[in-house]
Amino acid sequence: MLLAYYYINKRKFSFFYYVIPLCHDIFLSSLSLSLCLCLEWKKGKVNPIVSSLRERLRLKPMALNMVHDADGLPRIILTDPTGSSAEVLLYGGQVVSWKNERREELLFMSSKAIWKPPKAIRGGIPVCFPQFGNLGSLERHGFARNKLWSLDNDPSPLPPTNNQSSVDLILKSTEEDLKTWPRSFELRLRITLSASKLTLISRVRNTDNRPFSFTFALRNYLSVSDISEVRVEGLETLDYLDNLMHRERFTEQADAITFDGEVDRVYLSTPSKIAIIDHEKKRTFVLRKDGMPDAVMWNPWDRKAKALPDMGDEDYKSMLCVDSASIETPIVLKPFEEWKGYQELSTVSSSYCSGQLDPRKVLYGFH
Ligand SMILES: O=P(O)(O)OC[C@H]1O[C@H](O)[C@H](O)[C@@H](O)[C@@H]1O
Repeated sequence: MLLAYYYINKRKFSFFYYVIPLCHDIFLSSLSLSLCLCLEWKKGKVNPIVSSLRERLRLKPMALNMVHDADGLPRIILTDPTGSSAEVLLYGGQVVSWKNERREELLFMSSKAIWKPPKAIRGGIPVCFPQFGNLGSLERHGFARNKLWSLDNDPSPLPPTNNQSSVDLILKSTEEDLKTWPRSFELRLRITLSASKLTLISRVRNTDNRPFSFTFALRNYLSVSDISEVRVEGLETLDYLDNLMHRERFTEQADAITFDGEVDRVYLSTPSKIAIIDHEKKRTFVLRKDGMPDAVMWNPWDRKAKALPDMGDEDYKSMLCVDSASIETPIVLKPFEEWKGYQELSTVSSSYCSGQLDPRKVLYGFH
């Protein structure tokens, strides 16, 4: 068309003779194209074209890496470009492994863990919902850790994720749950792995027509080199309920918490950051949390470990549970309300064995 105008008008190749007619032609062509599309749409023919275009343009979600254990439990493997990884079971919605970029396991897993439903798996990060411990009529720590969760295809209002280092899970109340806990709910968990960090966003939505309340905990079984070499910072001067003393309330007197026997405490209204310093490994876990004001500390020590059928006699030496929890004040949800709890676990290397780590640096962010 450009050439035709040029030849027809030869030397009069000017704005009036060339550009205006060209624009006019483009305008007419677009108008007729839109008209055609409109007519086709009326006949119901455009939708497939548009949808196939949309299909082509849409970013395809990356397939989740899901495998099946020898016991048949579906397991999702999360990977991060740094080389760190995490493994999550649909059973219990439970993280069962978290390895750093050097492939070192950071979570404890009992040498005698029972990998068969309906037993809870002793290790990783079990979800305690809708009841923590024996604070109610349900089985200890509630039923969420003994149920088969599903992949959550609609995590809104959280934006969808499109990578292999994140997964969204959901547990909805079943007829069976309603018999023991007659409240309709949706429990969601987003697990995200990034360089030396594991983030868990928990959400509970009330899908019932009346309010309900619940207690909640993410039980973090941390792997430590030797429990007697571990020190926890960030809980000093706080009040705690001692489960070994009929939930009596005490105030923490120690500068930092160290371990030489069984411990089972609920620290109340804790700061959002807690440091778990492993002297021997020269590694510090940093637990950051929001929406879960309490923190549970649990180690069964030798006598109770021996009594637990799913725990090796010596296992207590290499573990410490420090949980993000909401226990003292149960969470109350009105119909359609949603509660959200955030937890981030990360590790930093420390040189405490040489007496040089200032835990306050870890706690107050100078790292
Ligand atoms: O054996 P589990 O059901 O996993 O519970 C392990 C422990 O968790 C809590 O901290 C309870 O206070 C303890 O009484 C219980 O022994």
